[in-house]
Order: sequence, then structure tokens, then C-alpha cells
Amino acid sequence: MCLFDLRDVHFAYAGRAPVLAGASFQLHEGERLAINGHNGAGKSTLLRLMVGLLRPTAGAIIAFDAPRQKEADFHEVRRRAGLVFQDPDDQLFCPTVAEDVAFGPLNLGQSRDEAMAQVDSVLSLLDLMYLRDRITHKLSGGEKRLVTLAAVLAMSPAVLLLDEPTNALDEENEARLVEILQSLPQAMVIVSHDPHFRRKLATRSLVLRGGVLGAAPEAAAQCTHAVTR
Ligand SMILES: Nc1ncnc2c1ncn2[C@@H]1O[C@H](COP(=O)(O)OP(=O)(O)OP(=O)(O)O)[C@@H](O)[C@H]1O
Repeated sequence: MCLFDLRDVHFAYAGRAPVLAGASFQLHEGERLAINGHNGAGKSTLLRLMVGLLRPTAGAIIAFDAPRQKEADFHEVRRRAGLVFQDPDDQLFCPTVAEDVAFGPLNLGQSRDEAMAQVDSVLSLLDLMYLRDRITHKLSGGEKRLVTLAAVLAMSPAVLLLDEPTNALDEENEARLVEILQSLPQAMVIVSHDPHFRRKLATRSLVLRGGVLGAAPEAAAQCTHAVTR
């Protein structure tokens, strides 16, 4: 099944030069697609377009087999595709870690008990139970990064969109993150500047350059699926 199909997507921020100039790619079930590209190439912009936080100026976004255009179209997309933002402070806003992780499940209609059980399950999976009752804004950068992943996983998304997930992580936590992500069944898009991390996880790699996506040099060593550009 094709989870995302971006076709010839163009995008520019108001009054700025185009960031995306015909970006196309597909994400299929079971894939871990790495996207690389220089600073400012538009990788975070691409992820934001996928979940409707930005709208393309031209082109099509098809997600979970339906074209998505209006805000209402993206509500379902945001339930099924969890975006871990590059900056954890864009994502964490509750007083405690447990409340931040429970926020998504509660928003999806789970009872308080169900949400709290989900919090414990996800924090245990990530070995983060020791952070459960900590005040979120007093966490270290790496701790916040792991909590944002927990908050997204708590919503059991079908697709994970990870924007620089290793930022601020030490070697031990990066290795643990690799293990966790390898063990997850979800398809994912991994935006990362870390070639080692990409090599360990990606089943396919693309590079965003000049506003379009193309095959990455490291792709030769990987198992490849349908690459559209
Ligand atoms: N809200 C905004 N308003 C105007 N320009 C923006 C905005 N957000 C990003 N940009 C610009 O759009 C371009 C693409 O930014 P984006 O964050 O998508 O790049 P990126 O590839 O994720 O970069 P990095 O690797 O540094 O994280 C950059 O030139 C950036 O300065």
C-alpha cells in the first residue's frame, strides 16, 4: 500500500524564493525512507506539507489513498502520521512528561485510564519511565527529544515522520533509538544529517536538492523500492 504519494509539489514561503520546485516521492508500507539535503534545502518544509501544516502552491499530496487539500482532509492524516518536530519545544507544552505523552491519546478520545496505561507502555518501551513525572521544560535537550518521540508513538501512528531525531542525543541514546526504530513496524520518513544513522535504518534514501528529490549516493547499497524521481 502507498501511504504517501507526493506529486510535483511546489512550495514557497510568502515573499521568498521557492523551497520546493517539483518534489515527488512515494512512501510504501514497511519502508524507512531517509531524506538528506543541505541546511535550508526544505526537508522540514516537506514534512510539514505532508501533514498539512503548510499547503503546496502546486502539485498533489495523496495520503492513505486520498488526495488531501483542505484543512479537514489533513485531520485524518495527522491522526495516522505522527511528526516528531526538529525542535522539541514546538511539540512539548504540558507541565509534566506524563501529561505531554498522554495529550495525544486523550485527544484521540481515550479515557484518562487508557491514556495513562498508554503513557506507561510507551515510556517503558523507550526506557523513559524515570522521566514520567518530571517537569517537561526542565528536561535536557536529549531527554526532550526522546519524550517527543514517546508523545508521537503514544498515538500509535501508521507512519512516523522524524525530523532530525538524533539531535542532542548521546551515543548510547542514539544506538538505543536505532534499535527502537528498527523494531517498530511503522513506515517512516527519516530526515537526518547523520550518515551513520541513515545507513543503519534506511531501506531507501533520497536527497532534496534544488527543490526536487533524487536518488542519494548511499542508495546503491540499499534495497530499493519505487523511486519516482
Ligand atoms: N516560516 C518560514 N518563513 C520563511 N522562510 C522559512 C520559514 N521556515 C523555513 N524557511 C526557509 O525555508 C527554507 C527551507 O527551510 P527548512 O527548515 O525546510 O530546511 P531544512 O532542509 O529542514 O534545513 P535544516 O537542515 O537546516 O534543518 C530555508 O531557507 C528557511 O530559511
